[in-house]
Amino acid sequence: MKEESLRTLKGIGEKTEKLFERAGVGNLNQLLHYYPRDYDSYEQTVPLGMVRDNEKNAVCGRILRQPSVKNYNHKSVTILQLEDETGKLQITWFHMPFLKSTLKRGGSYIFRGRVSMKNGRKTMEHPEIFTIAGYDEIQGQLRPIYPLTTGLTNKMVIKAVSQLLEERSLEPEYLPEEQRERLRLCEINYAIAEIHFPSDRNSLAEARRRLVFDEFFFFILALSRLKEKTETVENHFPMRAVWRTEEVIENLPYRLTDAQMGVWNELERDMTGRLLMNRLIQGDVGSGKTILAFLSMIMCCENGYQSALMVPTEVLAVQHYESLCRLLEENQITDARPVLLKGSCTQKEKREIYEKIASGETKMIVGTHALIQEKVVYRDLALVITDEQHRFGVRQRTLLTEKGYPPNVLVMSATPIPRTLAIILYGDLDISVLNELPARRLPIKNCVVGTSWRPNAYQFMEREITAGHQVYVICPMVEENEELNCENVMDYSSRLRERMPAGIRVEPLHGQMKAQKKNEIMEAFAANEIQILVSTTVVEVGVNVPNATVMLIENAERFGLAQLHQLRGRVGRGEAQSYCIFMQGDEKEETSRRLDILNRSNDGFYIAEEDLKLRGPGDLFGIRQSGIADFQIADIYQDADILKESSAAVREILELDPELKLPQNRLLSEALEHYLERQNADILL
Ligand SMILES: Nc1ncnc2c1ncn2[C@@H]1O[C@H](COP(=O)(O)OP(=O)(O)OP(=O)(O)O)[C@@H](O)[C@H]1O
Repeated sequence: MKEESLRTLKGIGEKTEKLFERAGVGNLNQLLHYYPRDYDSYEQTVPLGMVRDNEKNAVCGRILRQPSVKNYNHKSVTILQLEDETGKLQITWFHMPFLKSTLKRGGSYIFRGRVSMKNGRKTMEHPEIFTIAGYDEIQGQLRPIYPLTTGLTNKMVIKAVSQLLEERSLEPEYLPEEQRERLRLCEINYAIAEIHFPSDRNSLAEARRRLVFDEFFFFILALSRLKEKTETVENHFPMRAVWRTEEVIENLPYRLTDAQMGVWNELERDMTGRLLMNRLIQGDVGSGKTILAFLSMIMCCENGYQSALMVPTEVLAVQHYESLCRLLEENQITDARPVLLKGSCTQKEKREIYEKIASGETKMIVGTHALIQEKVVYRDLALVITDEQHRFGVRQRTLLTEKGYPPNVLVMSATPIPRTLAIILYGDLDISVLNELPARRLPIKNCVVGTSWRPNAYQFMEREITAGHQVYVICPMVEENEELNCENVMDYSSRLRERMPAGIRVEPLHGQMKAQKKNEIMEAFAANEIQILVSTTVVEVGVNVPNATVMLIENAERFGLAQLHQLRGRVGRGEAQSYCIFMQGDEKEETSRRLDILNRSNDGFYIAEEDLKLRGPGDLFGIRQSGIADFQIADIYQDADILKESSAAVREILELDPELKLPQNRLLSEALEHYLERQNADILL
């Protein structure tokens, strides 16, 4: 079943298949592991007089009058008045005029949706509709809510998954029975079925525990094998420490922090050593990791070797390439001839770059995943630098070095995790920590505010722009989505453009734009031709525009704290005072408490710890906090205990059967293969 197409399911044609593909679901196996991001419980109905504002309510009532349909701003709105003995409620839908004839006057129905005050009147917007009997059937159930992309609805996913679970035989149980029982883990097929459609909260918790265990288990299993393969590999690129790097450090407009100096010494020692370097630099946002990457590249170049810096997005590739070129120019290093290789280069450009790489003319290559395509043949590639989510596995290393020796590897991470966990998760890497921020930085000033404060925020933004600075605004969505009540980049940027004086240029940025367009916008922002960038979280990783001093995050409740911390790290990168405004779109006490953690501290480690304390182990489906590896359901902070259990279980199995050749581990070995395939085959092995 693993690779079977979604089209083998009833009701999925070419169009729907494409929608699923955009959400990363390309075959049945991926669908099976497309877990809900949350659950909805169909609660008891409440009397109309008792509906709660800003929350989802299920209400049962009689329709007073035939619904009316009106047109506002090209939107058709269907309006309905509902009543029961305790009160009345207005209900509205957009773009659903047909409801006028479906919902009959005098009929009783159940409506379920969010209630808020609109023009002084309690209004339920865009609710689901049920007959009384229909609601009876599902009341009390936990219904999955899947992560969606534009066009893909929750109903579509539910339909596809339930068909799949009903009709196909699933996975064989691969964990040895004895181990499973000892660890009190439920059976795998039960876990998969229950994670999609839980019978109740207990079985959901049980299912989740098993799947979290498995995610960690396979990750660590793959890692352990990788470790064996790379731990003692000889370094075929003998290097000397060079004076050029000392000069570059001297010429920097700032002094390296002691932490940066310490890590730089470690890197020098590694690269001049007998064994291959495999090192992780862990440093909070803005701690200055990039310069260490550049220094390492310069050291390789001076020793006559190539180095490659691989980053997750084109925007970042362009940014790094430009600052690398600047650094080389300032220091008159002319023999490096760096190139920028990105997916959006034309064929001709790519060919020229490939030639420069293959001939050894260029010594420094910056790019996205295009760097590891088979067509790229390197010449003495001695160092590869990447981020934690795109760590190199053996297969990737082989791809990189088809005609050479394996390179030194340097991994950069801004995820703050305690050392005990880091040792498990980065088992194959030596770890360096940058635990100090550059000295002249002023701590970012934060505030958590409600949406009524928005006009003040805009005034403040204007003031900062007048003083020559720039602003990021972050929205959770790209376009309007009527099911989700939150801000989107497209509408927001048009509104803001109207609101701001003519001299202030406002532009949107999001992941669905063409790479070329994204680069243009980022470049214009970096050059202060754009003053306000309204963006999704695409700016989250690594973007560096030190002149930006304000970040306004809309619907801050929709992001994990670690993610918010990463986002906030885009400001406070220069010497000017910076500010971060967390705009809370709901009025929940719990959200305020979470956001207050960010308000109090700018320290990634502290934030991760406090967040965990606040959420506690009972919170099964909080927003996932870390982007480490590709954990779909597991959260390294919250599930730290399971992580340790998985690690111990792997150790136990491998001690007895390091190659997974014993009959009791046959299914496990196969499952490991599938895991690697699912992870795109190249994350680790
Ligand atoms: N020692 C230092 N003193 C002053 N400024 C520094 C120092 N080191 C780096 N910087 C500057 O700080 C800014 C942030 O550095 P850098 O981009 O390397 O951060 P980072 O660690 O990669 O952070 P992130 O994970 O957020 O991308 C850059 O503008 C850089 O030039």
